[in-house]
Amino acid sequence: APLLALVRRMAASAPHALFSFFNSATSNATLFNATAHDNIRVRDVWDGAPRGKPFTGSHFEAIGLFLEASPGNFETAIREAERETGLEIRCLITDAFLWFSSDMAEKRGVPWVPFWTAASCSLSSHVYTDQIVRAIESTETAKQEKALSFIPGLEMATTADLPPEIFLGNNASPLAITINKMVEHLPRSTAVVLNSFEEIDPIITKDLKSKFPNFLNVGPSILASAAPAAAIADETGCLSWLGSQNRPKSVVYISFGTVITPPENELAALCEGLETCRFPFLWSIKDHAMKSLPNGFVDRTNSFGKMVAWAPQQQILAHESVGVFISHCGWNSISESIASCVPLICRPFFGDQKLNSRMVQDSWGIGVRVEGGVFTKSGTIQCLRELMTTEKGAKMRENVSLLRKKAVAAVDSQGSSSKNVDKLLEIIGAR
Ligand SMILES: O=c1ccn([C@@H]2O[C@H](COP(=O)(O)OP(=O)(O)O[C@H]3O[C@H](CO)[C@@H](O)[C@H](O)[C@H]3O)[C@@H](O)[C@H]2O)c(=O)[nH]1
Repeated sequence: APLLALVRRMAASAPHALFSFFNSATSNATLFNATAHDNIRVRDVWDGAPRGKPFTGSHFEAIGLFLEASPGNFETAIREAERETGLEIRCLITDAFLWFSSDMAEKRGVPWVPFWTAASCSLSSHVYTDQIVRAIESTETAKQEKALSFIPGLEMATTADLPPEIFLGNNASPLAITINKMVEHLPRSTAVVLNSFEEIDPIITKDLKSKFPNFLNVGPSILASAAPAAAIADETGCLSWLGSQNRPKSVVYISFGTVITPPENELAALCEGLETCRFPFLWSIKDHAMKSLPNGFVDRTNSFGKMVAWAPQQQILAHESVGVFISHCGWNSISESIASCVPLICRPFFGDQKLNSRMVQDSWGIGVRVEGGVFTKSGTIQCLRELMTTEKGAKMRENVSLLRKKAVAAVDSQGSSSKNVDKLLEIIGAR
């Protein structure tokens, strides 16, 4: 979605250029129900799953199959697009994880522009992988936590905040291999583009600008959309439920993104915390997780809680009734929380999420991590009360409002992110 948001902005600014959006058919089907531009063509790429029967595996299995099918699936789709239009591809802007597209671009003699869908802090941690590995090797035991004091802007973080995928062991997962290949290929890019804004991490930005000739923050896409937000039907009744709440900033919104479900013991602890505090809550919870909730929880919390399998998150966060977001700290969720001035309670799981939560708490001051890193009844209660009822919570709310102001300024016509989009258009020859 953030990559498509960028393509939409570029397509609107460069109406004479043709943008082809290559993506799996399933993902395209969810993205392209809204307004398209005349100069964006939607192209389906095989996702690697066995054809002819519905795929029932996990997200990680899906990633593995997709990577096995790549780059052949992209090559086929690109050739097809070139044949149909009679035009040659002039630039490849790809998710940074698709490191093999740097070879595809090189073969065609066109620029490769990797797009990092997460924050600059996690990209920086990947760029510094070698130094991190050396720092860990210099500690007495590999398990010892080491401060990342040698990475500009990440001084408050430690190796415990990093995903294990950074370190390539003998049994490296497809995700670990992908990340490491990406790091290896990034220096061959013409520009590195991020769905973030310079002002959120000025020190990291300055450092990465010194490493990449064109390091371009162009987000946050949620505040920079070229198309007006489409009205939504509120099929699940979330917005009307929020509307029926009497007090502003009184509701706890809970979501762990598209991939994660917390383990059963943590779901139970979260439920106990919610039941004890009795703040109204709205929970986007996957169907299979509902089965793991404590007996009777739904009935006991009916009068102040609402649970749905999928929620219109952006509109929910933007609703005046929402006071706090319990999140896994995916970058899109954090951006959306900042865009709506909602402070966060963080329970990160994998990938960039721990480092993001470190920044939320210790750099940006817009939320807290749950005590000990996992949900317990007492830890959940403590965080909820702190954010909803104390001065400290009010300060986090103030901080997130200030950060939002900077984000809004960045996507303003003269802001840093807008200027970076112009620069990107020049680089790819669309201006
Ligand atoms: O009920 C729901 C649940 C989620 N969302 C949306 O789904 C997206 C979730 O994105 P994100 O918060 O980034 O979480 P993940 O889906 O888990 O994202 C993956 O990709 C991100 C980078 O793009 C990383 O930062 C994360 O760690 C990684 O898990 C957001 O736009 C939400 O608004 C909804 O609209 N409704």
